[in-house]
Amino acid sequence: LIAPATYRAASSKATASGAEKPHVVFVLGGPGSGKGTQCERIVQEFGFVHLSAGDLLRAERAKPASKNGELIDKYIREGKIVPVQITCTLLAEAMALNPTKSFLIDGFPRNQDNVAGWDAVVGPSVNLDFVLFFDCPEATCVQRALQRGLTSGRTDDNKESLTKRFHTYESETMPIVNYFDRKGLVRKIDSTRSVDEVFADVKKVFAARK
Ligand SMILES: Nc1ncnc2c1ncn2[C@@H]1O[C@H](COP(=O)(O)OP(=O)(O)OP(=O)(O)O)[C@@H](O)[C@H]1O
Ligand SMILES: O=c1ccn([C@@H]2O[C@H](COP(=O)(O)O)[C@@H](O)[C@H]2O)c(=O)[nH]1
Ligand SMILES: [Mg+2]
Repeated sequence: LIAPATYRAASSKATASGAEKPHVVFVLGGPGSGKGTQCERIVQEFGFVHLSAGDLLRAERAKPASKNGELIDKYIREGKIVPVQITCTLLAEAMALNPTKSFLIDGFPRNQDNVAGWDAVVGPSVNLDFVLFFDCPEATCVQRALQRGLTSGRTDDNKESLTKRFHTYESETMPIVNYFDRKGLVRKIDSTRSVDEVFADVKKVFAARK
C-alpha cells in the first residue's frame, strides 16, 4: 500500500519537526443522516479538512483510467462496502496533501474490515479524538436522500439502493459505532432536527475538545 506509506512518511516528517500527530474525528450515521451537511459547517467553524470517503470513491470511479472504477460503481449501487485497501489508499493520499492538518473522516470506517485496515496502516500516525455519530431513523434518512436524489445525480439515491444501504448500515456499521461506544469515543447527536439545531449540539461537542 503505497499511499498509506506515503502518508505515514509525510506525517512522521511533520511530527519529527515538532508538530503534533494530526487529529482525526470519524463521522458516522445512516445514509442521508446529514454527515456531509454538518461537516461543511464544522470546517467553517473549526478549520478541519473534510474527507468524505464516499466522495473520494465517486471521484476515483469517475477517472477513466482507474483500475477500480467498475468495482466501485458496482459496490456503490449495491450499497456494499468497498474493500478497505481501496478506500484507505484514497484517504491516505488525500491526507498526505495536508500532513499537519486535522481531519473529519466522513462515512468511514463502515465495517470491521475498514477498522482493521485503518488500524494497520494509518491509525498509528494520528490521534483519534472521537466519533461523531448522527442518530437518525431510516424513514427520515431515506426521505432526505430521495429528495437529494432529485438533483444529486448519485446512482445510489434511489429507493432500491437506499434499502440496501440502510441494511448494510444496520448490519455492518452499527456494530462499529457500538465498538467505539464501548471505548467511550462516541458523541451521539439526534440529527432528526433542523440543520441549525443539529449544529448547535455539534458545536458543543467540538468546544469540549481539549
Ligand atoms: N438536519 C437536516 N434537516 C433536513 N434536511 C437535511 C438535514 N441535514 C441534511 N439534510 C439534507 O438531507 C440530504 C442528505 O444530507 P447529507 O448529504 O448531509 O447526508 P449524508 O449523511 O452525508 O448522506 P450520505 O451518507 O448519503 O452521503 C441533503 O439533501 C441535505 O441537504
Ligand atoms: O468508506 C466507505 C465509504 C463509502 N463507501 C461506498 O460509497 C457509498 C456512498 O457513501 P456515502 O458515505 O453515502 O457518500 C456507500 O454506500 C458505499 O457503497 C464505501 O464502500 N466505503
Ligand atoms: Mg455524505
